[in-house]
Amino acid sequence: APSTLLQEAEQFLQLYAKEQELPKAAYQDRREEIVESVAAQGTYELTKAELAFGARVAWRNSIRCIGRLYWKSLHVFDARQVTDAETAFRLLCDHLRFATNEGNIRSAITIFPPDVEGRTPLKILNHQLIRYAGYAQPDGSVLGDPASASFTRFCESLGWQGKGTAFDVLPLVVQEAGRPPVWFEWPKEVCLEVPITHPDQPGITALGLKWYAVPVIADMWLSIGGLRFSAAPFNGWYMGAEIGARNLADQQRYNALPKVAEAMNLDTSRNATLWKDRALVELNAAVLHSYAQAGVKVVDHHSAAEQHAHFERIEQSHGRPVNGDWTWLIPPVSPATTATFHRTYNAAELKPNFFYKSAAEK
Ligand code: HEM
Ligand SMILES: N=C(Nc1cccc(CNC[C@@H]2CCCN2)c1)c1cccs1
Repeated sequence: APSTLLQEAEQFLQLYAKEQELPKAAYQDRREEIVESVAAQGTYELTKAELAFGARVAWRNSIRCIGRLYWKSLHVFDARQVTDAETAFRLLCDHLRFATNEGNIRSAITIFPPDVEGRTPLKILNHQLIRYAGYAQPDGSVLGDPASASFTRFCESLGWQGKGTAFDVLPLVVQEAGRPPVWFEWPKEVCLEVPITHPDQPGITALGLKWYAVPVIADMWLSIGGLRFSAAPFNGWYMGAEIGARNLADQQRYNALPKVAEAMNLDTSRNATLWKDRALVELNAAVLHSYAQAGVKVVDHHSAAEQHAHFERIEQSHGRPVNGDWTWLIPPVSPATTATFHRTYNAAELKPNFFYKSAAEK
């Protein structure tokens, strides 16, 4: 049965008190405070320490995430007093500057006010803060990222106009409760990008591919202690395979493999030449090479899996269950050559955590 706000609040306080070793008296006092607030106002406010702990544990509980080893080092920006679009834009520019850190990427989250009686004070409508536009063409093809085609049309309906290249960065779109959505163009200096080059295949460099440095997920909601933070964008750094094996490789994304194969003079007449596999590996090598050249932090899928194995050992040593979603923890390149492939995981969903929004909640 769904638990009440008070039940979730008490459960979270017990987790917080245990892991942060809160003295019994402090726990009792805080519990009393929460009970009175929920009784009087139907909600309560997390302390800054509870908010930060909750966001970090939400990451630790994200069973599809291979990067969880660093869950304690998440930087938490408390924007719970911010309800206007302009201030939100300014703070999100600050978040991007802090996270980018000239390539030495730092994991961070900015947490805007929680929902009140089912209403979100400030909404972010982007999937990711930085993402490329997709322009549907008359012949049915898409110039840019096909995954962004509908959001691009939405931005254009608000009056935004892109340059029309395959790598136009979309604007931030935010919406104050009860008001129309507004868009903001990101200043260039908060949008670090990486040109994709290959160390010894000039044909791949000649394709003129690129990708952005910092992935910031903006369309999931954060659950802490029964509270719902619908706007809580978070960033880490990329695992190279996300870019090289999905974003640039998927047929329904940039579909670069045939072009990479041609650049490598591969025999693409038959599957059995494994031309797609050879092109895939070289594209992923190019991504890792390019990010290293640009001094932008990225992790290869082998190292990421080893880091997750280290995370698993630490969790076990603390007597915590190691939950995971195997289908997402294995990388899309050479999965069976990485550590996560050769073990099983319990796909339990604990709270605090991050969740998808339904279509209605977007
Ligand atoms: C620090 C470096 C990080 C790396 C390398 C990393 C890596 C990944 C990768 C590769 C995925 C699968 C994404 C996909 O296949 O589309 C993922 C999923 C996820 N990560 Fe991480 N991550 C990192 C940090 C973070 C942080 C800071 C958070 C939140 C505070 C986070 C929360 C999540 C969540 C919620 C998912 C599942 C998303 C979904 O279900 O669509 N990760 N991560
Ligand atoms: N490296 C990252 N990758 C990542 C993490 C969570 C979610 C996503 C986007 N996943 C959605 C896509 C689209 C379908 C399958 N994957 C990427 C991070 C993004 C934000 C923090 S870490």
